[in-house]
Amino acid sequence: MQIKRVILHYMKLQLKQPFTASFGTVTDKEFILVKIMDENGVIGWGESVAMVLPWYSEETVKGNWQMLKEHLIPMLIGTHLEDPSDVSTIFQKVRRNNMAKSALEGAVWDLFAKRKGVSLAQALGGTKKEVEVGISIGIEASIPKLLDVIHKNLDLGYKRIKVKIKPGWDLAVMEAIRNKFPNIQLMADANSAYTLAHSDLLQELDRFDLTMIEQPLAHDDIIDHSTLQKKLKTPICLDESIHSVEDARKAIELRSCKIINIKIGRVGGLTEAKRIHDLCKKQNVPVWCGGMMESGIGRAHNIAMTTLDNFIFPGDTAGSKNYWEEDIIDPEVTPHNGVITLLDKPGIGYEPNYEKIEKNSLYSEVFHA
Ligand SMILES: O=C(O)CCC(=O)c1ccccc1C(=O)O
Ligand SMILES: [Mg+2]
Repeated sequence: MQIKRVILHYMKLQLKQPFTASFGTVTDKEFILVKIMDENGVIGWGESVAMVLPWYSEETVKGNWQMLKEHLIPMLIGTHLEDPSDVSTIFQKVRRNNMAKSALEGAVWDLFAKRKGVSLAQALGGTKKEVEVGISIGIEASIPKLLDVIHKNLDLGYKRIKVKIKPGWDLAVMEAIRNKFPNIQLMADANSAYTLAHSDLLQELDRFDLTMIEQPLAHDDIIDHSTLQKKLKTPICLDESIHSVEDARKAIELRSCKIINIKIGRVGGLTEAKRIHDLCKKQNVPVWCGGMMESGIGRAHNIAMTTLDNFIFPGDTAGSKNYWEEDIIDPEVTPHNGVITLLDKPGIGYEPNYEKIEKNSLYSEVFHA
């Protein structure tokens, strides 16, 4: 197979409500959609999860655009591919830029599955026919407001509640949640807002029976997390620190975490995501699929990946309606009672809606072989 044509769309979708984490507030979602075509006219879709500001990782939407245009697209276009995993080999000599690589690689996986006439989940070796999902809830204006948002989402059937924490929005918040909802599956995500100096405070979180605490310490750390994990009963889950299967191997060896959040974009694509999944399975480390507030395209990739059997905890892949008035795929992603049923169709399964893509695209660029 050969990629003959690549189209990039610079997209902007308004979030239904602003989302706040320890790193800041996001009100609109800008992202790159990637559409590719092979020599037979088969089409594949991918999405970059880089953010406008480099708050979560060093990558940005415009940085990804430049990286795709100047480097990655020229390396891929016209190159003979046997298998989607060839893409990560081709991109190996480019350091990092994982979200940019993943946007293109994900489109190749979709296209490859469509050529074979199988779903992306099947192409990846996933076995589940449905996946459980939870929801990630941002920092709210007040505790009563947060409790209200949690209540609404439990009513919608989400299987697990994740709340964002930061210094000053932590113990009292978790206490209030546990008082009101003693039995829910609950976790906290700090997005690197703490240091080892907060060890005593973080130890107090053990009282709330959290499924895990996600990335409490620095975004590039696996040493201090190892020190902290020894002091905590609550399992640590690493998000920001894991960019590759090698990072995962080292974190497991150092016992820096007991759980890993796999994000396709952060690790450079589905091939590397699957490698991390497989390593963790061998080491008895459960994983789950995080989210980057993806549009329907990225959401569909997450759903397919979550069908691999070591995705043990519900993912952050909430329904389209949690984020957008209108998603850009048909049908929209709609969990029922916190469960998403896989579509039995080739590739990502969900159909990109061209009209809605055009409407929300600020500009586009076409690349030919
Ligand atoms: O709903 C989602 O897609 C997940 C939201 C979320 O938690 C998040 C959103 C943007 C950047 C990082 C994170 C995170 O998981 O840390
Ligand atoms: Mg996180």
